[in-house]
Amino acid sequence: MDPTSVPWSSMVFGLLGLALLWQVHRLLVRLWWQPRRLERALRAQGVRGTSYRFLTGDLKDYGRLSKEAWARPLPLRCHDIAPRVAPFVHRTIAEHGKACLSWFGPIPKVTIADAEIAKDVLSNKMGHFEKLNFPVLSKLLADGVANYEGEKWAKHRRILNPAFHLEKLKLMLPAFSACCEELVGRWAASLGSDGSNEIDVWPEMQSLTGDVISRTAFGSSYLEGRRIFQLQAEQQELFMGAIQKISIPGYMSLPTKNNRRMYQIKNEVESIIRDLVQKRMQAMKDGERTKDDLLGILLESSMRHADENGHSGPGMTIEEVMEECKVFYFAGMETTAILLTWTMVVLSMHPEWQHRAREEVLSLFQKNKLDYEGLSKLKTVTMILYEVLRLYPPGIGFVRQTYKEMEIGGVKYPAGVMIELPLLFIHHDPDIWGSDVNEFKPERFAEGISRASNDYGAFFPFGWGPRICMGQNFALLEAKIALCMILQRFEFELAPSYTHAPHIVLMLRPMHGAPIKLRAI
Ligand code: HEM
Repeated sequence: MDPTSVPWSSMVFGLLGLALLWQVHRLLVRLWWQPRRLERALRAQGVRGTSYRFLTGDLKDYGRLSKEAWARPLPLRCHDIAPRVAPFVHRTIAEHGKACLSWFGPIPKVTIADAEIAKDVLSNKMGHFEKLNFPVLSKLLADGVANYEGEKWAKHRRILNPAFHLEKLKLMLPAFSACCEELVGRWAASLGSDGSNEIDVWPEMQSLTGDVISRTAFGSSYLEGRRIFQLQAEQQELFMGAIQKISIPGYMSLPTKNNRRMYQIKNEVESIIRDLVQKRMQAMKDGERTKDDLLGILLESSMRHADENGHSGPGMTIEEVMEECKVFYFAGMETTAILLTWTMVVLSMHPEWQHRAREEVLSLFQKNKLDYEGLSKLKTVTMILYEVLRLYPPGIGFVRQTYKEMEIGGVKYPAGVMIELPLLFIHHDPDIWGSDVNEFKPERFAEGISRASNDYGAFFPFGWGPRICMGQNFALLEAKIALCMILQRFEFELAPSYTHAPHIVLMLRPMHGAPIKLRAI
């Protein structure tokens, strides 16, 4: 044996050994030393909560409690939904108080169920509380303004703003109305000889909001828009299924049937949108007037931005416009469908409010006719929508993370802490809303949002601060039009098969759908 080869091989093994030790060291830091260090720092400041358990943290308890709670439906007319929807957070707050620590695997999560502090976190303009980034979600479903941070986010938000301006939304009224007309027309045609029918309104509302986005985003290219809606809806369902298995390392890159379908959908959606955007850009270059739809307004605003900022601030690229179009579907479809579904469920549970809402609609509009002036006078309907958004907010909370030390509510949060703002619990807090917190009482909003509780601004279903929902006017207009048309034509009550089981798949869905019995009036 050549004696010089011995030191070489020892060196290689030595280096490999060192690399291995380095990896083990890094893992231990991430999974053991860092969680312990952060836990000590938080506990030293009086934050109470669960203790860190290696690797999984509280994930097992979270899964077990959710499974138990989701197995039991709630009694009809019970609006005390937080313990069923989010049993782990409910237990942690009950045991450790309104600012409490738990563990998302090795990551410390502080839940802050205090409206003032929550709004301080959401108001932070410097981006010190970042949104969580889910790379797979942004790759497959939508990236764009809802996911970006910093300058890039600010630019997109400026360009998108004009598209959601109330004056522009007014111009989209015929598009909103056409979709709602189609829905109530379909329902009317389905009624039996006794003038009634049972319909699961949950998929119906998903289809309605998908239709509305397709028509308002792409105007006359509405059919392509509808195809995008179907694909995005399928993508969302596949994604929700896959997310349950995300703890399996590399699961999203495995060539499973579901994963292959998701990438196929992503490519098809992008190719349809690219085509639509390119055609519209060409038409604009040829001097055609911009359509009054979201895509047209967005492209016009992007060009204006480029003109005003020259080389220092070009408008959006085609890829970026495409992402924003996907955001319209992702952010605007399910949220508003959930609002409309819970509104129909709750109005079925409380026929006295259904009656009051219908009286108001009939007094403001001629039979089956709507106009913008009348919509802006709807007081009872608005109060009802707010109360539904309070009790059943489509997004039940916000999550942010610190990337550097931040002091908030007297606590210094080190970098690397998740901050959860549990909107659902703030909306159901008797200290804020009173002992009747779990009752459906739209009259609490009779003098506006700020007078509805003893804490000005404890109601924020659309978020707060710089990242507040861009589409809130859009969503409320859509919900009002749909509700008015339904109330004008039908009376409704819960079907005997209805089970009251609100639960979470990213958002607050009805677990077993929402079968409702309609009767023509
Ligand atoms: C009832 C219906 C809706 C609810 C409850 C809702 C709720 C929210 C909330 C809570 C946020 C902030 C999320 C955070 O800060 O982490 C948000 C953001 C957003 N929403 Fe909505 N939304 C609704 C409808 C819509 C519609 C119809 C659209 C558009 C068509 C839309 C577009 C957006 C966008 C683009 C953002 C991101 C804004 C940013 O990050 O700057 N939303 N929404």
